[in-house]
Amino acid sequence: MKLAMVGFGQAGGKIVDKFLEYDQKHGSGIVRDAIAVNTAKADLMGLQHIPDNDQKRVLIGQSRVKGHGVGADNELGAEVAEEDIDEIQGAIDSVPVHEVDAFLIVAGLGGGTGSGGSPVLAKHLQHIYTEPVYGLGVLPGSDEGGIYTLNAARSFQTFVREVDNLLVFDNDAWRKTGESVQGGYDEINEEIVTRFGVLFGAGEIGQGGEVAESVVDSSEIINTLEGGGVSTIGYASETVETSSSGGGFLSRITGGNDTDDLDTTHTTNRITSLVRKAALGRLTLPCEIEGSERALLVLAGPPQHLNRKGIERGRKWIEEQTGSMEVRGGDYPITSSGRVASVVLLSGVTNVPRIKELQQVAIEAQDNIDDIRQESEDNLDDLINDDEDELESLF
Ligand SMILES: Nc1nc2c(ncn2[C@@H]2O[C@H](COP(=O)(O)OP(=O)(O)OP(=O)(O)O)[C@@H](O)[C@H]2O)c(=O)[nH]1
Repeated sequence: MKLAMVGFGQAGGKIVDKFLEYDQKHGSGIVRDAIAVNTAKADLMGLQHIPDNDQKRVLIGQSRVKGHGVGADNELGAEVAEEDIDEIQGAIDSVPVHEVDAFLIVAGLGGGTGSGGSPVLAKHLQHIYTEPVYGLGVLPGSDEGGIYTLNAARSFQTFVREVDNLLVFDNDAWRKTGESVQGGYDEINEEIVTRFGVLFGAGEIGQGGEVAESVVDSSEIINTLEGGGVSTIGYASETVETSSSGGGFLSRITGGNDTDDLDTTHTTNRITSLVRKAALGRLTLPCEIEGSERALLVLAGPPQHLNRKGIERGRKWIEEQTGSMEVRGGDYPITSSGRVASVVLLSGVTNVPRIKELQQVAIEAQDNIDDIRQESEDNLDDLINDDEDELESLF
């Protein structure tokens, strides 16, 4: 599946940069074009793979914030995006939109620029283009503080409304203790691009790729995401023997040539176990999978390690677990890979305790901010005015 990616804000830019790196490394061809938009000049300068020119790195809000970012004020982020939407559109004009299957806007929802700007851009793109517009929204860690949570809760609500589907990644679920923030983000970003890379890469097979038993087409990804709402992704992988000479691992250790059946059983069992691990393990947004509206299962890896039976069983198992009758499945053969990976996209999830918790903390933060603002206005009033109001201000 070919995407036009827009990284909005620092996190968005870094993740899109990482997608380009992934694409170059794996030759997956999913990033047809990439643009970074930011209010902070330094963040744009720190990117490595997005071409360094005004068409691909767009600095907005210069008259308002002079290239220094919006300082986690997402209302300002939204205003600036609206004011400078023509500059962003100028960059989008350089994208060969007729060659892309969809737009993907990537942003951290806890800050100001990406959090406020992404929903504005999504609305704009929906208005102009017929291609689907997806969001990849990153939720902040719960230790980042009230203002980030409040930003994320407000942006999440708006972003979901403006995109065709919001794919969510929760930093909180992926936080590792004892790591520097930067080192932690590098690893997390790696996790993000691996999951989304396998998913979107699946729909890109065909140009010089392997002939799959039941290949996943980009239309299957689009149909799974169609209908809107929120999505999450599960992933699990296992190293496999890559030798393609005759039988597989089992036939070698048993020394026989007539163990094809055993091999098939082994391959099938591995696939079903990987599907369970992916769906029941850590999701990009942890949630209850029961009640998911639609799902897509992708099995990636060397073709001799993929089989229709395993995928069919995995697909049926997801149907049982989610209660959905709209579960698609297919394979993504990658001859050179030393791993078999299972990606489960769950679309239209609604039982997400993390979002309810985020909203609760956000409401508390909002009330607290209002109280403190009111209190400090009263206190300042007390400080600058004399008790009897005998003094008069100058003008
Ligand atoms: N996964 C991931 N999350 C990040 C990364 N950098 C920041 N974040 C998250 O994204 C949120 C928003 O941060 P930024 O992207 O820096 O904010 P911004 O959109 O540039 O907005 P301002 O800096 O306020 O102008 C943070 O609260 C973090 O939760 C990153 O490299 N990877």
